[in-house]
Amino acid sequence: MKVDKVIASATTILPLRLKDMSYSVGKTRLLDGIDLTVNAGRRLIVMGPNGAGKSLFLRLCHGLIAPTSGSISWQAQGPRPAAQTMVLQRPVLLRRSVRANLNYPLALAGYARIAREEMVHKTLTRFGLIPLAERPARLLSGGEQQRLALARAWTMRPQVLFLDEPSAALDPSATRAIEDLIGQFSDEGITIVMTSHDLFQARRLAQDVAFLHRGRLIEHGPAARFFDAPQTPEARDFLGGELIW
Ligand SMILES: Nc1ncnc2c1ncn2[C@@H]1O[C@H](COP(=O)(O)OP(=O)(O)OP(=O)(O)O)[C@@H](O)[C@H]1O
Repeated sequence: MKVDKVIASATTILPLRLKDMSYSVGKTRLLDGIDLTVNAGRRLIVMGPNGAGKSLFLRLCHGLIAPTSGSISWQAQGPRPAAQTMVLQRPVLLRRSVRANLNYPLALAGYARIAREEMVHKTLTRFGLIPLAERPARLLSGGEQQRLALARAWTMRPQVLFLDEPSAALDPSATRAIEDLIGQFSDEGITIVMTSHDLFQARRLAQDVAFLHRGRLIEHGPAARFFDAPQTPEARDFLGGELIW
Protein backbone atom coordinates (compact mmCIF):
# COMPACT_ATOMS: atom_id res chain seq x y z
CA MET A 1 0.00 0.00 0.00
CA LYS A 2 1.25 3.51 -0.76
CA VAL A 3 2.32 5.49 2.28
CA ASP A 4 -0.26 8.25 1.77
CA LYS A 5 -3.08 5.69 1.63
CA VAL A 6 -1.94 4.31 4.98
CA ILE A 7 -2.20 7.81 6.41
CA ALA A 8 -5.63 8.46 4.92
CA SER A 9 -7.00 5.26 6.43
CA ALA A 10 -5.75 5.99 9.94
CA THR A 11 -8.31 5.91 12.76
CA THR A 12 -8.39 9.16 14.63
CA ILE A 13 -7.00 8.81 18.14
CA LEU A 14 -8.36 12.19 19.31
CA PRO A 15 -9.78 13.67 21.39
CA LEU A 16 -7.42 13.07 24.28
CA ARG A 17 -9.25 13.41 27.58
CA LEU A 18 -7.69 14.13 30.96
CA LYS A 19 -10.09 13.65 33.86
CA ASP A 20 -9.16 14.78 37.36
CA MET A 21 -5.63 13.75 36.48
CA SER A 22 -2.98 14.06 39.19
CA TYR A 23 0.63 13.08 39.44
CA SER A 24 2.48 12.79 42.73
CA VAL A 25 5.96 11.80 43.75
CA GLY A 26 5.92 10.60 47.35
CA LYS A 27 3.65 13.00 49.17
CA THR A 28 4.23 15.86 46.76
CA ARG A 29 1.45 16.47 44.28
CA LEU A 30 3.15 17.88 41.18
CA LEU A 31 0.06 17.98 38.98
CA ASP A 32 -3.30 18.37 40.63
CA GLY A 33 -6.76 17.46 39.37
CA ILE A 34 -6.37 18.41 35.73
CA ASP A 35 -9.45 18.26 33.48
CA LEU A 36 -8.76 19.02 29.84
CA THR A 37 -9.66 17.79 26.38
CA VAL A 38 -7.27 18.03 23.43
CA ASN A 39 -9.27 18.25 20.23
CA ALA A 40 -8.09 17.32 16.76
CA GLY A 41 -6.44 19.87 14.53
CA ARG A 42 -5.64 22.48 17.19
CA ARG A 43 -2.38 24.09 18.29
CA LEU A 44 -2.38 24.06 22.08
CA ILE A 45 0.43 25.86 23.86
CA VAL A 46 1.04 24.88 27.48
CA MET A 47 2.32 27.86 29.39
CA GLY A 48 3.27 28.64 32.95
CA PRO A 49 6.18 29.75 35.09
CA ASN A 50 9.23 27.57 35.80
CA GLY A 51 8.33 24.43 37.70
CA ALA A 52 4.60 24.76 36.99
CA GLY A 53 4.48 21.20 35.63
CA LYS A 54 4.52 21.78 31.86
CA SER A 55 7.05 19.08 30.99
CA LEU A 56 5.41 16.60 33.33
CA PHE A 57 2.08 17.37 31.71
CA LEU A 58 3.47 16.54 28.25
CA ARG A 59 5.18 13.37 29.46
CA LEU A 60 1.93 12.17 31.01
CA CYS A 61 -0.09 12.94 27.87
CA HIS A 62 2.48 11.14 25.73
CA GLY A 63 2.42 8.15 28.08
CA LEU A 64 6.03 8.24 29.28
CA ILE A 65 4.72 8.28 32.84
CA ALA A 66 1.34 7.31 34.27
CA PRO A 67 -0.95 9.46 36.41
CA THR A 68 -1.17 8.57 40.09
CA SER A 69 -4.90 9.27 40.04
CA GLY A 70 -7.56 10.25 37.54
CA SER A 71 -7.29 9.24 33.91
CA ILE A 72 -5.80 10.07 30.54
CA SER A 73 -7.50 8.40 27.60
CA TRP A 74 -7.40 8.55 23.85
CA GLN A 75 -10.56 8.28 21.79
CA ALA A 76 -9.07 5.26 20.03
CA GLN A 77 -5.84 3.38 19.96
CA GLY A 78 -3.63 4.43 17.08
CA PRO A 79 -3.18 2.02 14.20
CA ARG A 80 0.56 2.54 14.35
CA PRO A 81 2.93 2.98 17.28
CA ALA A 82 3.67 6.60 16.50
CA ALA A 83 0.16 7.98 15.99
CA GLN A 84 1.25 10.34 18.74
CA THR A 85 4.87 11.25 19.24
CA MET A 86 7.06 13.63 21.21
CA VAL A 87 10.08 15.77 20.37
CA LEU A 88 12.29 16.92 23.20
CA GLN A 89 14.15 20.19 23.60
CA ARG A 90 17.42 18.29 23.18
CA PRO A 91 16.44 15.53 20.81
CA VAL A 92 17.83 12.06 21.31
CA LEU A 93 19.53 11.14 18.02
CA LEU A 94 21.27 7.92 17.09
CA ARG A 95 25.05 7.98 16.66
CA ARG A 96 24.48 7.42 12.97
CA SER A 97 23.81 9.40 9.82
CA VAL A 98 20.85 11.71 9.32
CA ARG A 99 19.44 9.21 6.81
CA ALA A 100 19.79 6.33 9.28
CA ASN A 101 18.04 8.36 11.96
CA LEU A 102 15.06 8.75 9.64
CA ASN A 103 15.13 5.13 8.54
CA TYR A 104 15.37 3.53 11.97
CA PRO A 105 11.91 4.28 13.44
CA LEU A 106 10.29 3.29 10.15
CA ALA A 107 12.08 -0.05 10.29
CA LEU A 108 10.96 -0.49 13.91
CA ALA A 109 7.40 0.26 12.84
CA GLY A 110 7.64 -2.55 10.31
CA TYR A 111 7.72 -0.66 7.01
CA ALA A 112 9.33 -2.62 4.18
CA ARG A 113 12.65 -1.43 2.75
CA ILE A 114 11.23 0.01 -0.48
CA ALA A 115 8.54 1.95 1.39
CA ARG A 116 11.17 3.20 3.85
CA GLU A 117 13.44 4.42 1.11
CA GLU A 118 10.57 6.34 -0.45
CA MET A 119 9.54 7.86 2.87
CA VAL A 120 13.09 8.80 3.88
CA HIS A 121 13.75 10.41 0.52
CA LYS A 122 10.52 12.40 0.70
CA THR A 123 11.41 13.54 4.19
CA LEU A 124 15.00 14.52 3.38
CA THR A 125 13.72 16.56 0.44
CA ARG A 126 10.88 18.22 2.27
CA PHE A 127 13.03 19.28 5.24
CA GLY A 128 16.00 20.46 3.18
CA LEU A 129 18.14 17.67 4.63
CA ILE A 130 19.49 16.17 1.39
CA PRO A 131 22.89 17.94 1.77
CA LEU A 132 23.15 16.63 5.34
CA ALA A 133 21.86 13.11 4.67
CA GLU A 134 25.14 11.24 5.20
CA ARG A 135 26.44 13.41 8.07
CA PRO A 136 26.59 12.01 11.59
CA ALA A 137 23.42 13.33 13.21
CA ARG A 138 25.10 14.19 16.50
CA LEU A 139 27.52 16.56 14.78
CA LEU A 140 24.74 18.75 13.38
CA SER A 141 24.11 22.20 14.86
CA GLY A 142 21.36 22.56 17.47
CA GLY A 143 18.95 23.98 14.90
CA GLU A 144 19.75 21.22 12.39
CA GLN A 145 19.30 18.55 15.07
CA GLN A 146 15.92 19.95 15.98
CA ARG A 147 14.94 20.05 12.30
CA LEU A 148 15.97 16.41 11.99
CA ALA A 149 14.01 15.49 15.11
CA LEU A 150 10.90 17.15 13.68
CA ALA A 151 11.51 15.49 10.31
CA ARG A 152 11.85 12.10 12.03
CA ALA A 153 8.61 12.67 13.90
CA TRP A 154 6.85 13.77 10.69
CA THR A 155 8.07 10.67 8.85
CA MET A 156 5.86 8.61 11.13
CA ARG A 157 2.85 10.77 10.15
CA PRO A 158 1.68 11.37 13.73
CA GLN A 159 -1.80 12.65 14.40
CA VAL A 160 -0.53 14.40 17.49
CA LEU A 161 2.88 15.92 18.06
CA PHE A 162 4.01 16.81 21.58
CA LEU A 163 6.82 19.35 21.62
CA ASP A 164 8.69 20.23 24.81
CA GLU A 165 10.25 23.68 24.39
CA PRO A 166 11.45 22.80 20.88
CA SER A 167 13.33 26.05 20.32
CA ALA A 168 14.50 26.92 23.83
CA ALA A 169 18.18 26.39 22.97
CA LEU A 170 18.07 27.94 19.49
CA ASP A 171 18.94 31.35 18.05
CA PRO A 172 16.18 33.54 16.55
CA SER A 173 16.56 32.39 12.94
CA ALA A 174 16.61 28.69 13.87
CA THR A 175 13.63 29.37 16.13
CA ARG A 176 11.76 30.92 13.20
CA ALA A 177 12.55 27.91 11.02
CA ILE A 178 11.19 25.53 13.68
CA GLU A 179 8.07 27.67 14.13
CA ASP A 180 7.50 27.61 10.36
CA LEU A 181 7.66 23.83 10.40
CA ILE A 182 5.24 23.63 13.31
CA GLY A 183 2.86 25.90 11.38
CA GLN A 184 3.13 23.66 8.32
CA PHE A 185 2.49 20.52 10.37
CA SER A 186 -0.56 22.18 11.80
CA ASP A 187 -1.78 23.14 8.31
CA GLU A 188 -1.47 19.47 7.38
CA GLY A 189 -3.84 18.58 10.20
CA ILE A 190 -1.34 17.44 12.83
CA THR A 191 -2.53 18.38 16.30
CA ILE A 192 0.18 20.24 18.20
CA VAL A 193 0.61 20.28 21.97
CA MET A 194 3.66 22.30 22.88
CA THR A 195 5.23 23.86 25.95
CA SER A 196 6.82 27.25 25.67
CA HIS A 197 8.09 29.78 28.15
CA ASP A 198 8.40 32.38 25.37
CA LEU A 199 5.40 34.69 25.38
CA PHE A 200 6.10 36.01 21.90
CA GLN A 201 6.36 32.52 20.50
CA ALA A 202 3.17 31.51 22.25
CA ARG A 203 1.36 34.50 20.74
CA ARG A 204 2.64 33.56 17.29
CA LEU A 205 1.68 29.89 17.50
CA ALA A 206 -1.15 29.34 19.94
CA GLN A 207 -4.74 28.73 18.97
CA ASP A 208 -5.50 27.48 22.48
CA VAL A 209 -3.60 28.03 25.71
CA ALA A 210 -3.44 25.85 28.81
CA PHE A 211 -1.95 27.83 31.69
CA LEU A 212 -0.46 25.84 34.54
CA HIS A 213 0.45 27.27 37.90
CA ARG A 214 1.95 25.15 40.68
CA GLY A 215 0.62 21.98 39.13
CA ARG A 216 -2.92 23.21 38.62
CA LEU A 217 -4.57 24.10 35.33
CA ILE A 218 -5.96 27.52 36.09
CA GLU A 219 -6.82 28.74 32.58
CA HIS A 220 -7.64 26.91 29.39
CA GLY A 221 -9.26 28.26 26.26
CA PRO A 222 -8.77 30.22 23.05
CA ALA A 223 -5.42 32.02 22.86
CA ALA A 224 -6.97 35.42 22.07
CA ARG A 225 -9.01 35.34 25.26
CA PHE A 226 -6.02 34.27 27.35
CA PHE A 227 -3.76 37.00 26.01
CA ASP A 228 -6.35 39.79 25.87
CA ALA A 229 -8.42 39.04 28.93
CA PRO A 230 -6.74 36.60 31.33
CA GLN A 231 -9.17 35.51 34.02
CA THR A 232 -6.80 34.89 36.93
CA PRO A 233 -4.35 37.17 38.75
CA GLU A 234 -1.61 34.57 38.20
CA ALA A 235 -2.06 34.65 34.42
CA ARG A 236 -2.18 38.45 34.45
CA ASP A 237 1.06 38.58 36.44
CA PHE A 238 2.66 36.00 34.17
CA LEU A 239 1.75 37.95 31.05
CA GLY A 240 3.07 41.10 32.71
CA GLY A 241 6.38 39.38 33.40
CA GLU A 242 5.86 39.48 37.15
CA LEU A 243 5.22 35.81 37.90
CA ILE A 244 8.42 33.80 37.84
CA TRP A 245 7.19 30.67 39.70
N1 LIG B 1 10.57 12.82 39.33
C1 LIG B 1 10.36 13.93 40.04
N2 LIG B 1 10.46 13.90 41.38
C2 LIG B 1 10.24 14.99 42.12
N3 LIG B 1 9.92 16.19 41.61
C3 LIG B 1 9.82 16.27 40.28
C4 LIG B 1 10.02 15.16 39.42
N4 LIG B 1 9.85 15.56 38.15
C5 LIG B 1 9.53 16.87 38.21
N5 LIG B 1 9.52 17.30 39.49
C6 LIG B 1 9.17 18.65 39.95
O1 LIG B 1 7.89 18.95 39.44
C7 LIG B 1 7.78 20.32 39.14
C8 LIG B 1 7.32 20.49 37.70
O2 LIG B 1 8.39 20.11 36.82
P1 LIG B 1 8.33 20.37 35.26
O3 LIG B 1 9.64 19.96 34.71
O4 LIG B 1 7.12 19.75 34.71
O5 LIG B 1 8.16 21.95 35.23
P2 LIG B 1 8.10 22.95 33.99
O6 LIG B 1 6.83 23.71 34.11
O7 LIG B 1 8.32 22.20 32.73
O8 LIG B 1 9.31 23.90 34.33
P3 LIG B 1 10.40 24.66 33.43
O9 LIG B 1 9.67 25.77 32.74
O10 LIG B 1 11.37 25.17 34.43
O11 LIG B 1 10.98 23.64 32.49
C9 LIG B 1 9.14 20.93 39.41
O12 LIG B 1 9.09 21.54 40.68
C10 LIG B 1 10.07 19.73 39.41
O13 LIG B 1 11.17 19.95 40.25
